[in-house]
Amino acid sequence: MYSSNRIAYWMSDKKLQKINWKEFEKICIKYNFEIFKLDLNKSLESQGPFNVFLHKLTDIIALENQGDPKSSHIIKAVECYISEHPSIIVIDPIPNVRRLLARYQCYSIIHATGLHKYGIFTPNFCEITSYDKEKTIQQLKDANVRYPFICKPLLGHGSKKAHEMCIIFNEKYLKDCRAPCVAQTFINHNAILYKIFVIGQQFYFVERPSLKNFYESDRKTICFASSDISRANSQSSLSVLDPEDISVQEIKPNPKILQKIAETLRLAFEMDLIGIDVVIENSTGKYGIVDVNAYPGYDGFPNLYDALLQCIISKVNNKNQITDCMISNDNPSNIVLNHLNNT
Ligand SMILES: Nc1ncnc2c1ncn2[C@@H]1O[C@H](COP(=O)(O)OP(=O)(O)OP(=O)(O)O)[C@@H](O)[C@H]1O
Ligand SMILES: O=P(O)(O)O[C@H]1[C@H](O)[C@@H](O)[C@H](OP(=O)(O)O)[C@@H](OP(=O)(O)O)[C@H]1O
Ligand SMILES: [Mg+2]
Repeated sequence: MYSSNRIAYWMSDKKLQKINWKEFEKICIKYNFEIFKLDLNKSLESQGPFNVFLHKLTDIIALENQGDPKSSHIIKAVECYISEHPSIIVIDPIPNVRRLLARYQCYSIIHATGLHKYGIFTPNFCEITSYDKEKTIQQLKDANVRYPFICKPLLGHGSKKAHEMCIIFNEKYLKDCRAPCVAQTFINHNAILYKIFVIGQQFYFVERPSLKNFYESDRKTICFASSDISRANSQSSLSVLDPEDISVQEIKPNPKILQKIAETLRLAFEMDLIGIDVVIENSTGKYGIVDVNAYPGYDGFPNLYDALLQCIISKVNNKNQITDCMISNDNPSNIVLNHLNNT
């Protein structure tokens, strides 16, 4: 049991409280898994061995990204330990989490999936790199980003700042773009958003409030914190539809399309714990992916911890099968051994 069923985890205390982690510990014990919180300030070697590492290190990765030496030291130590123990199952691999954190890269990955064949898209986007107005106009034009558009910070997790956004309605207020940032065409969707929560091969979706419809106009920039918009109990005035939009018929999501999105993005990001935010465009009925999050809140996911442990068990089993296979006849060194034995 010691080496094959030992889970190390690391999450912030805030996250652990939010998701009632004690419940998961109980389930692990029931299924004969030993589980412990890794101390990132101590030698990792002295806390091993373990065969699964489950984490939400996004805040520390974000700080590392901003040049914080302590965070950089922690992440390097974790990466070094993982590379010295390649049999550890990491949920999710740190390079893949890094890729997802960078919004521009994240949207580029979605764009490259070929999901457009199924009426699924990610709104046009580009990186705004400076406060030079002419340059910005050109960058928007090249990527076909239309007004209104949302400006999102480059880094998608890890601080309050990562969630401060604005909606820009015209060229006059381009100066409000907080460069560097990602600009993304605003998709009218009648203030309803669907959050798809993925745990390995399982997924679940919930409906949430979202931003109301907006149109190109001469109005001033609107700034908002994304955390005020799409939580289960959010009641932002930005989510209240204008009278002329109230009669727009609500389009119910097709679970098969949401499943296609969940399966495709899980493979594209090579991550098991993701949340995907989807809106249905009023004018086309197409599904727009506007955000992907690492290890989301899973608020409303039924039997969350059974699903999480099932995901871990299936990864452990897969790994064991691969290992068995490697020490079977297919392994070249064993072929040599067999050959020697037979002569
Ligand atoms: N392209 C878009 N068109 C229309 N509305 C959008 C678009 N992108 C984002 N939104 C709205 O803005 C909100 C915040 O955007 P986004 O999800 O990218 O921010 P975030 O900080 O990553 O949020 P989260 O806390 O969910 O990770 C969404 O919940 C949605 O209501
Ligand atoms: O579960 P949903 O509704 O998708 O919300 C997630 C947000 O999208 C993330 O941005 C939050 O992460 P950060 O606080 O690490 O940015 C993330 O925070 P958490 O780690 O505190 O759960 C979630 O709140
Ligand atoms: Mg996000």
